[in-house]
Amino acid sequence: MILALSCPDRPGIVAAVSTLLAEAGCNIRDAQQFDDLEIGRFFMRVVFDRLEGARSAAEIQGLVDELAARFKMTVSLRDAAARKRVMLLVSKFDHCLADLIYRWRIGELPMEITAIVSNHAREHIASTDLGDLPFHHMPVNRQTKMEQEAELWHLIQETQSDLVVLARYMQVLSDGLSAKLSGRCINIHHSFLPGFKGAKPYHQAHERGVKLIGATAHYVTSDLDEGPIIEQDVERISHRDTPDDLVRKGRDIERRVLARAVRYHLEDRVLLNGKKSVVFTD
Ligand SMILES: Nc1nc2c(c(=O)[nH]1)N[C@@H](CN(C=O)c1ccc(C(=O)N[C@@H](CCC(=O)O)C(=O)O)cc1)CN2
Repeated sequence: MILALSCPDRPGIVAAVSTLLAEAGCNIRDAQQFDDLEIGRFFMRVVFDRLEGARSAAEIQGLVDELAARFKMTVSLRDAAARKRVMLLVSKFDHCLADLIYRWRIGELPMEITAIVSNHAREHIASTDLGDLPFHHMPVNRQTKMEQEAELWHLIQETQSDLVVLARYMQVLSDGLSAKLSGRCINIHHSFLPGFKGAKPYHQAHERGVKLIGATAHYVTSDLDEGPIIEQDVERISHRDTPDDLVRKGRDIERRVLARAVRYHLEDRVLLNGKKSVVFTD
């Protein structure tokens, strides 16, 4: 099981958590913690096994709920083998989509894919083998944005999707939908944020003459490209690189950054910390 928590900092939190688990007949396999001294908030992730004769998962949930009330915790407790349900959204460029599906097929990403949704027709992602994954074409323009988002939200609810991944989905989600998906919608932005926000970061990077390009995976908020960052990476480039070279080199960075961010979220390694995140990496 995986326990992830945050709460106002005070002495005795780790002792209380480890005592609860020991007395419930559990063995801690991994524990990571962080104390944000700036805001006085404590963050922790614990992976543990229920040993022979241990209290049941439901009983442990009850004990954790009591602890959460005592320490004013934000807490999640989950069976590590349970797979989160994930919807993947894409527009014209399918390199991140194809990469996530490949990593899912080989068992690297422990998830159930609920649907693939695009605002463009299936032909645009013809190079990606969707197998029997359901595909939904939801075209959108300024006039139809609210109806399209209503259809999208209905599908998210109908499929009981826990996470929505914007795998180069190039439509800005409304404030309303962003709020409904708070903390469970991850976007891959094709720049090293906070640099070069918006729809064309590689052209901005080329224009500026930077020597590094990057990609950023972040949770989506109503403020475009401003959500809590989960993962970033960069690559060196030079004056010889054309915008097309940057797009080509950028694809590899986007793929690995998004895959890491999605895996961290699936494994409850990401805890929100205001406009930032705490990521207990492996
Ligand atoms: N509420 C949010 N929605 C989305 C975010 C976000 O941070 N918050 N990120 C984008 C992805 N993105 C950059 O990473 C991005 C996508 C699209 C645009 C944009 O200006 N789109 C135009 C239409 C472009 C087109 O049709 O090709 C628009 O929506 O008017 C900027 C940034 C995903 N959604």
